[in-house]
Amino acid sequence: MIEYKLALVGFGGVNRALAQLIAERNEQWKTELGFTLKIVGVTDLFLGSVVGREGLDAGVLARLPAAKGALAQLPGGEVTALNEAVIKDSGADIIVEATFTNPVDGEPATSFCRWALEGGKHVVTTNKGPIALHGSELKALARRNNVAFEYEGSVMSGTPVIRLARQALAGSSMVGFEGILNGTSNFVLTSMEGGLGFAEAVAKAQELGYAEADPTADVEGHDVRLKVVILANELLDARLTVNDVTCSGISSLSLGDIEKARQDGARWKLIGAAQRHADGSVSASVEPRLLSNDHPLASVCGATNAVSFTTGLLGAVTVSGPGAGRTETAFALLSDIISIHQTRAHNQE
Ligand SMILES: NC(=O)c1ccc[n+]([C@@H]2O[C@H](COP(=O)([O-])OP(=O)(O)OC[C@H]3O[C@@H](n4cnc5c(N)ncnc54)[C@H](O)[C@@H]3O)[C@@H](O)[C@H]2O)c1
Ligand SMILES: N[C@@H](CCO)C(=O)O
Repeated sequence: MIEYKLALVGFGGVNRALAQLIAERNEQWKTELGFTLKIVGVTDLFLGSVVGREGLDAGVLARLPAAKGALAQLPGGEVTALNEAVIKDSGADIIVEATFTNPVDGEPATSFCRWALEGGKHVVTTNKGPIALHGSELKALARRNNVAFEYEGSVMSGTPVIRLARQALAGSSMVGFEGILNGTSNFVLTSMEGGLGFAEAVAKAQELGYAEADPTADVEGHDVRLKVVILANELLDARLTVNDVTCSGISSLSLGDIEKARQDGARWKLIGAAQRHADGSVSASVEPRLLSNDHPLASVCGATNAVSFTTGLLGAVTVSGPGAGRTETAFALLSDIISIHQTRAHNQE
């Protein structure tokens, strides 16, 4: 039986949910997926770090109190986050990177990915910074070291979008996309339609694990801008940087604006979009748009996201599903590990 050894870098909502899934489902995965997962290291800025080469108890990790230095309670644990040692020396095959998204320079997560890839370890990540800001460098580094760099959860959480579009829509002559790509802001807009104030709705999204560490990134559109860059570069063969994407968020929308839209048979949605033009150039934007109720994206509510791809051969192809959430995003990490496993099996045929 194949067993992959994981080191978890960042142990917040998403990686803790992954530990919980491993605790509950490892036996089932043995028959269903043909592999099991063993956690050999965890490191987190707030919780400290621990290495257990023989395997750490995933259930114990999932139940760990959210207290400063809590990983030091475990045998071999430390109060400090020994990130470099855990990434390089815990004996992991796969580094599971889920630290804060830094929308400015992608650090320190980009360095964590570099250390792992240079050391011949696969990387799976839900962090948008390294891909949007340093994607081509990291992909090249992965290729040179013959390892995988997978990031399905960076766009629309556990809903399959990147791999689905890259594989199943290859050859469809994709020329653009538009979508609701941020769970927090869509949750806030839906909550405001129900009469909740902006600040209360943001606080609820934080409580539910949807929001970024700094929710300004969600409501001002910066998170969607990173996702637009990731999708455009991946699927439209664009070479966009964040500065190429015009960006405005939803913070200026009042309860009055939302009520007025309702009376007019419309809804405000934060839309991320990109379009390839006849001369080959790609333009992209993030902005609140007033959609009439019969628009396909108008009925997408709460933390649900949706993206509609414009293709030459099929017309519009729309994918909808969870856009945020701890377990939903942990599932994306599992899907990346399954992809690594399938590539390994394919290479051995
Ligand atoms: N929660 C979601 O719905 C969701 C969905 C898709 C993508 N993401 C992305 O996944 C990542 C993790 O999300 P989350 O909800 O678990 O966030 P979180 O804030 O709950 O957890 C992040 C953890 O990373 C740790 N951390 C931060 N900087 C670190 C560093 N330098 N070294 C070690 N640890 C560090 C923090 O202490 C924290 O415990 C983020 O990049 C987020 O943008 C989250
Ligand atoms: N904060 C992000 C997480 C998913 O990337 C959102 O709300 O969509």
